Amino acid sequence: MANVKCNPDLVRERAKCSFDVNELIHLIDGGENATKEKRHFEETIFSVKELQDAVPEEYLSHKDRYENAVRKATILRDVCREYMKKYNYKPNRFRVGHGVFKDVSPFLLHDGMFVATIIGQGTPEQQAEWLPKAENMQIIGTYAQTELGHGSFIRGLETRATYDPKTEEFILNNATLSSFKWWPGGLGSTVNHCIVVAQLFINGKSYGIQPFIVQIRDLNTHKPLPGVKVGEIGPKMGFQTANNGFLGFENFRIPRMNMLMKNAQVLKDGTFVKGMNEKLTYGTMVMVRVGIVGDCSLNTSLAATIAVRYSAVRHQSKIKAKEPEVQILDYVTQQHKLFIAIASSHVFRNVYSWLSKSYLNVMKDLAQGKQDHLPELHATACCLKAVCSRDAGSVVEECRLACGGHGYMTSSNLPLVYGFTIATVTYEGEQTVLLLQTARYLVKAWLAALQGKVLAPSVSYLSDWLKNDNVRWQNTPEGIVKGFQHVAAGKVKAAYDTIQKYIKLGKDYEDAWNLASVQLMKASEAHSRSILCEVSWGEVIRTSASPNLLQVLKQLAQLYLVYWTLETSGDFLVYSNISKDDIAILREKYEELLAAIRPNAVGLVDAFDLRDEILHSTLGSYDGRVYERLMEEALKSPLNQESVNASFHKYLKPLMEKAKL
Ligand SMILES: CC/C=C\C/C=C\C/C=C\C/C=C\C/C=C\C/C=C\CCC(=O)SCCNC(=O)CCNC(=O)[C@H](O)C(C)(C)COP(=O)(O)OP(=O)(O)OC[C@H]1O[C@@H](n2cnc3c(N)ncnc32)[C@H](O)[C@@H]1OP(=O)(O)O
Ligand SMILES: Cc1cc2nc3c(=O)[nH]c(=O)nc-3n(C[C@H](O)[C@H](O)[C@H](O)COP(=O)(O)OP(=O)(O)OC[C@H]3O[C@@H](n4cnc5c(N)ncnc54)[C@H](O)[C@@H]3O)c2cc1C
Repeated sequence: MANVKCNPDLVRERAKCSFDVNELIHLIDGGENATKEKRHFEETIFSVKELQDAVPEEYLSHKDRYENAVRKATILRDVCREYMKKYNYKPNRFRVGHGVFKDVSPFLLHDGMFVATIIGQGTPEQQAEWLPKAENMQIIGTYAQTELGHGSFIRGLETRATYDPKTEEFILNNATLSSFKWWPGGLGSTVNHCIVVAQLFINGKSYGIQPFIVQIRDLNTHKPLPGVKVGEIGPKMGFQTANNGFLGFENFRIPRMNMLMKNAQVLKDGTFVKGMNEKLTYGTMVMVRVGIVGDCSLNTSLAATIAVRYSAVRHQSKIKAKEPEVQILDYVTQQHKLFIAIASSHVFRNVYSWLSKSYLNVMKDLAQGKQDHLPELHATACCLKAVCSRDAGSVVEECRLACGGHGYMTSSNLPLVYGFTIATVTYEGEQTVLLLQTARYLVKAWLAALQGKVLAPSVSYLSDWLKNDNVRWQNTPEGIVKGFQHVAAGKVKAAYDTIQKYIKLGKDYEDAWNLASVQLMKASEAHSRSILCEVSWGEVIRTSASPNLLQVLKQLAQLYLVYWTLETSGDFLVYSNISKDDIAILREKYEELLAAIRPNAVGLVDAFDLRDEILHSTLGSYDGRVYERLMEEALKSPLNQESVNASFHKYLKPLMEKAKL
């Protein structure tokens, strides 16, 4: 990238960077070698001609766009397979996926959830049967759980799997319209297999929801098998190339061994054997929620790179009347909009790394029959997924708005990035629903703290606060982290007290819960924010980096702490010992941090190391040729391929002629 002829503003910005951009790239990637490998892989992918689009995707019809995505997905699969064989390297398909598809791959659910569910829910024999076929794409699958009538409340799913001991088969049925599966990615026209989550019935008795692996299309003709009704759900806000679909069964039989039985089992005679914990059936969702936190980091870095580079190139208006128009990045309001995006990406990355370690530890425990830390993992993954996805959505939209009119252009890529980022707020557990799951855990933890019990590490601050809620406020990063814990503890207590108040007024627990649920949701958000602050600050101070880089990383981490303290200063005034004077000091600190980060802004987004092919943006490319690219892309419009469009002769001319009469 270094030899590209760049916009002079970007050249100047890069020259004033105070840290070594390569050092940060290596830190993000996990070492110099990892960067080399990543770059070599990306270079290989983006030099494949067939993966490059001659015409921008947006001009294609819905059908052509899908077909083009499938074409590219198969080529990408082949290239990756060869690459992995040759270099023994496991690539990050999500990163290059943004480059290849702009949106998402029709194989997203195959990679993200189908294979993962076979691994997580299948017995060793079932894995041996399906895993090799799924991994080498002999079969293509998705995760079909959500129905027209139920997505959040999965105990309410209606798809039935009724066991027939005579034939040792399950009979799948979707008797009502609301029971039809609706949403699974790739289901529309791509996959031939599904993990179907259905209510198990044996001898008329319900045994809750279980996962089944089901072939739905013929492997040669791709026609739906008899008894299967399947199709695509149509255009959406984003995810256009994900090929989301619907599915229903009519007396469709599958062998007994197609129920994934790592947890619960159905024996030949129809005996149901309970698993260690019925919630382990929800395991794939926990894994993906963890992954989404990492995805939020990537999505935020895409938007930040585009908006910061554009803001360095774009000049508009003046700060001082007699001086030239300034780079819009010099407006402190612009820095306020953008630097939190850079900081958030780092926070999400650090927290993802922490959360995925907890996830792997809990998986190891479960393999040994220990499930003590499962509730804590579930509660933490739920609230972090909810808060990070919503923050990422807001940050991406703020970046788009920060690019003014040009941010509204599809060619900026910001609308697309927003489309797939905001989807993470809903899929894999709608945000409020997940926050309320965490609230259940917090309320229990609060009760345990009141009883003087030892709490799990992520909530031990509740006991600390009970012992001493009167700690003096300190305007240091550690003091702010403590402040976030105080806010969270105060909100958990208030929500808990509200439930108790309603119960005393004669409400039963469920109604009292519903009445207190806004407070419960906010308590859960505050808990999540305190984890984000504590973990990210902890990770940064433990980072080994050169003094110059460490200084910048600390500035970003502090910016995140101060930004969110100021954004939620009302809560701090209510639940911590912060004073108005402390808030004034933090405001000043915030302005200092924006000024300190300003000279490094371009270097910081360069360090996300996102190639132009991944950014896909007229506004965000490395060379900053913004206006040239906007014009080049506009000229690709089919309307610009003819000097006069047929509609002139057909409609406009007759209209004008009629007007003359
Ligand atoms: C190491 C690296 C890790 C990962 C990285 C790898 C890969 C991922 C990478 C990137 C991700 C990016 C892309 C992902 C790819 C694809 C995604 C694309 C599309 C999305 C697909 C989908 O949306 S699939 C459908 C998702 N659906 C949902 O999420 C449904 C949400 N609803 C629920 O989960 C449940 O209904 C519920 C949890 C809200 C409620 O369940 P239920 O009614 O049964 O429970 P209760 O509320 O009654 O609670 C009872 C107790 O059970 C506990 N509980 C609940 N769930 C769990 C769980 N999962 N684990 C443990 N415990 C659980 C709950 O806490 C209650 O406990 P109590 O003690 O309070 O009783
Ligand atoms: C782009 C995309 C891709 C998807 N891919 C897949 C897929 O591959 N496979 C799959 O199975 N599913 C998929 N889904 C479905 C997704 O998982 C669900 O849409 C999601 O879990 C939310 O469920 P819902 O649509 O039923 O929302 P609802 O639950 O109907 O939510 C509507 C409103 O009700 C509120 N609400 C619901 N329950 C409660 C409660 N208990 N307390 C308080 N408020 C509540 C919510 O907060 C929300 O405000 C996808 C969805 C999207 C958008």
